[in-house]
Order: sequence, then C-alpha cells, then structure tokens
Amino acid sequence: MQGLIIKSTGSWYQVQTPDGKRYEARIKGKFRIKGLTTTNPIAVGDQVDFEFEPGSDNAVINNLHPRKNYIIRKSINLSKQAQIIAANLDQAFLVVTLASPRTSLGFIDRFLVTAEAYDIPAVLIYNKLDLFSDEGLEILAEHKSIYENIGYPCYEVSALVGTNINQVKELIKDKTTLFSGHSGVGKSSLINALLPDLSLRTGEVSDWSDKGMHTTTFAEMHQLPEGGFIVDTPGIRELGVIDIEQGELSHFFPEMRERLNQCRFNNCRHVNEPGCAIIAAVEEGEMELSRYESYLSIYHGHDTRA
Ligand SMILES: Nc1nc2c(ncn2[C@@H]2O[C@H](COP(=O)(O)OP(=O)(O)OP(=O)(O)O)[C@@H](O)[C@H]2O)c(=O)[nH]1
Ligand SMILES: [Zn+2]
Repeated sequence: MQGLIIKSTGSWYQVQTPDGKRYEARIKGKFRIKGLTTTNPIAVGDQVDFEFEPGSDNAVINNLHPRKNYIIRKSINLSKQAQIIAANLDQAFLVVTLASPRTSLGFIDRFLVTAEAYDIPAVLIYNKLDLFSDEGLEILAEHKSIYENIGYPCYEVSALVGTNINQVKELIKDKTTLFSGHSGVGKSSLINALLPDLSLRTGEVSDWSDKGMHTTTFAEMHQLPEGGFIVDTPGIRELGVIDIEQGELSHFFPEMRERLNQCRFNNCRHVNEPGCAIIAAVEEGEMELSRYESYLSIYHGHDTRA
C-alpha cells in the first residue's frame, strides 16, 4: 500500500492512504541520504510504501519515494547527523508582523535564503494588520516593494479580526504549506483562523527546546477541508540558515543570481571587488541595500540581527 506520512514521532509514524484511512506504522530497513546520517529517516510529507506483517496488524514502512525537497535540522554537536523535519513542501510561509514583536529585514532575508537553498517557494504573511500604526503601514509598503520586486509574494492579514484570511485560504488550497515565524507573531492564531476545527493553543510559550538529537521529534500535518495540508512543526518554527558555502550564498538571492555572470571576475565574492555587478546594482538602486547588507552579514557569518 502507498501512503503519505502525516505525523511523526521518534518511533512511529501515521500514514494516510489515498482513501483517507490512517494507519500507525514503523520503519524497517535503512533509509539514507547521501553524506548524512539521519536519526529519523522519514518525515511528514513523505510518500511511502508499507505492508502488514503476516499475522499481525503492525504496519511496516519498507520503501520511501523520491522527494522533491526536504528540510532538515542539523545536530549542533554532530555535524553529520541530521533530523528530517518535513518533505515535499509546496511552499513555506514566513509569518511576520510590523506590530509587536516587529520582524526585522535581516530575519526575513535569512529565512528567504534558507527557503531558496531548500528549493521551496517562500511567501511572506504580515499578520496583526489591525495593530499596524501609520508608521507600520509605511514600513509594510517598503517591505512589499522590496520583496514583491524580487518575486516573493506578500500578504497582509489579521488572524484576530479575519482580514484577508480568504486570500490565504486560496493560497494554501491543495498545497502542502510550512508555517514558520518568530514566537508571538501569530502562527497558531493564523492556523486556527484557517482551520477552525483544529484549535491550537495560542499565546503560550512553545515548550520545545533544543535538547540535542535524542529529543523526540514531533511534526504533524493538518489536513485542510478544501484540500491540502498545513505543516506545523514546533521545532523549526524559526527555520535557521543551513550550511551554505560562502561561494554559493549569492545563488540564493534571486536578484544577485541573475547578475552573477556580469561581474568582472568569475570568482567575485561581491564584497569589494572591482567590476562587481552586484555592488554596481546596489549603487544604482537596482538592488536593495538592505538585501545586500543581509548578504554581507550572512556571508561573514556574523548575522546576529534577529
Ligand atoms: N491584535 C492581534 N493580535 C493577534 C493577531 N494574531 C495573533 N495575535 C495575538 O498574538 C499573540 C501570539 O499569538 P500566537 O498565535 O500564539 O503566536 P505564535 O506565533 O503561534 O507563537 P508561538 O506559539 O510562541 O510560536 C496572542 O496573544 C494572539 O492573540 C492579530 O491578527 N491581531
Ligand atoms: Zn560581484
């Protein structure tokens, strides 16, 4: 039988078959990703084959289908060990706000770089619109001109009041969508507004903490009545930057990517080289300074803006 993993703990998985039936299953055999040892080889979003052991109703997963993408969390101590958090995502939402706690451009850019590296289309959702001051609305307009120009859709909503929630419903229909964002921006409130039957607890400090690789992973996909899934994984609510080679970083800035072959040197770092097309684009106002600053900050590995 074939199914979709919709829930994972450290030791068992919930698989949903195309007819909507759900089974609890365990893994048999080894599933490996090149160059990585994974503590949990299968994650929500994975398509798997499974069978029942003869004479029992234990479902056993025996095959993993190829993934279009996946996100991992690396162990802090064991750099080659990783946990797979979710697979086959159609899009990643970063829920942000310009009320409190206001999300910074640096934080948004780090998220966008990560999504590019994972090959997952990213969307920015500005929540708490009902609380935006005039200044907040001005900043919103600036953000939209920065991000929409380089291909990242932006939506403004109020999870509390219900403003523009239908637009977001349209966006997530028939898709598998990851929700990320700082604590307190309203992810749970937004998911509750989209999926009223679910009732996630809001306004509580997340009880997840990084206790190392032995902590039980718990990720879940919530099925939408209109079709599609919301992926809610407490452990990666703030998708961090994954290991990116310095020389590759510019490929994950779409507006840099399209100019890379115009630099004088083909090993240009876009830091201070003569004839750099990126620096010229910033000087001519064709690339946003804030985006370039985020590039430099991540490049030099001291991105502390949160
Ligand atoms: N005014 C207003 N308040 C909101 C809105 N959305 C969420 N809130 C409030 O913001 C606070 C945090 O909301 P949550 O939904 O718990 O935020 P979260 O992002 O899930 O936070 P974590 O669970 O810590 O990751 C709560 O007090 C919500 O009621 C909104 O659109 N407008
Ligand atoms: Zn350059």
